[in-house]
Amino acid sequence: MSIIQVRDLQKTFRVKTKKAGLRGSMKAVLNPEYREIQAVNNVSFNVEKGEVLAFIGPNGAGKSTTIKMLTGILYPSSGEISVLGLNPSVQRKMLAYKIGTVFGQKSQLWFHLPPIDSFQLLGRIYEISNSQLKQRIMYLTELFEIEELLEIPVRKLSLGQRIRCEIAASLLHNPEVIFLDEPTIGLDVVVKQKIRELIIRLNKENKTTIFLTSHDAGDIERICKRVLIVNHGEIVLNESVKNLKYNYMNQKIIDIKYNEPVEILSEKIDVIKHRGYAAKVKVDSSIHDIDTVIGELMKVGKVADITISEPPLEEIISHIYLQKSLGGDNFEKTI
Ligand SMILES: Nc1ncnc2c1ncn2[C@@H]1O[C@H](COP(=O)(O)OP(=O)(O)OP(=O)(O)O)[C@@H](O)[C@H]1O
Repeated sequence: MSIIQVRDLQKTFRVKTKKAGLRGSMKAVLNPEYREIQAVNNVSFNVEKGEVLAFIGPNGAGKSTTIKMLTGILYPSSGEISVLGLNPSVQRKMLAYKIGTVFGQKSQLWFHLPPIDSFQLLGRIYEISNSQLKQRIMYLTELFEIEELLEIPVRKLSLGQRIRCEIAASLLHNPEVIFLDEPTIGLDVVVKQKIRELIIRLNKENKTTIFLTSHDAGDIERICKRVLIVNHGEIVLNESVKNLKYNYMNQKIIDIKYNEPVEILSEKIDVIKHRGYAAKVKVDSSIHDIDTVIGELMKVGKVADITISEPPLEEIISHIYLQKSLGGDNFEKTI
């Protein structure tokens, strides 16, 4: 059974409009005008227990608004949400005992206190018994390798150290679902990788359901099994990461090196770059068979080296964003 169920979810914000200048300010006070922003529009999806889901989309697509409604921070304008059998807008407190949240840009740790003090305080808030809290801190300290950080005030920790402590803090009450909003933002590649490994381990060992938003395609590729893409408040794609990579992408890139300078003239070969000995070729596998193109390339000269690759996930995702924002109907086919 689905752990998260969302049906026809909508959120409309009503914002005051104000023209520039003093007259505009006066008018906004005396005779205010409003406009509506449809931040989330008819969104429906399910998340299964133990799933690792990426919820992605361009800036302003409605991701944060959706997460805020799922966690009970915002009320929906209409629609239904069930998270672990609870309605977040009316059972927010009960839900807080069962879910964890990490907002990469906001801290839930007390800035001037060391993490261990925040853990103790959070333990009280979540009504965890002393012995359970001790066990939990020991387990998470080992998992996140934060033993040496526990006594240092949070303000003195590096971003990567703080994020490890943040995620550990959000897991103290052993939540069934964790919402991670941009957990790797601003981190260097090594720390990013570490955080990704921890999230994967957490999901494997505890079967924790992971709901992740990120602008980093590496997070999605390495951590998530399924991806929901939202744009202009609507779900535009609900697909496994595997299918996203293989079904929605007809293009392959061939890098080829020859033993001598060559000329490539075949109509079947779409050359992106060619200089003397080396060429980069694009193959649309819905038009030309990859074997045929390789055969043509081999006829051109004696091959020293050849590699076939796919465009990175980042490129596929940006294509989907672009196609959808341009109103393309069959956008999947154009990738
Ligand atoms: N409190 C608010 N009042 C008015 N409009 C809002 C409010 N919060 C969000 N919006 C608007 O709703 C839309 C969706 O915003 P949201 O923050 O959910 O996007 P997002 O996908 O999380 O973007 P980002 O990736 O930039 O964080 C945007 O047009 C935003 O300006």
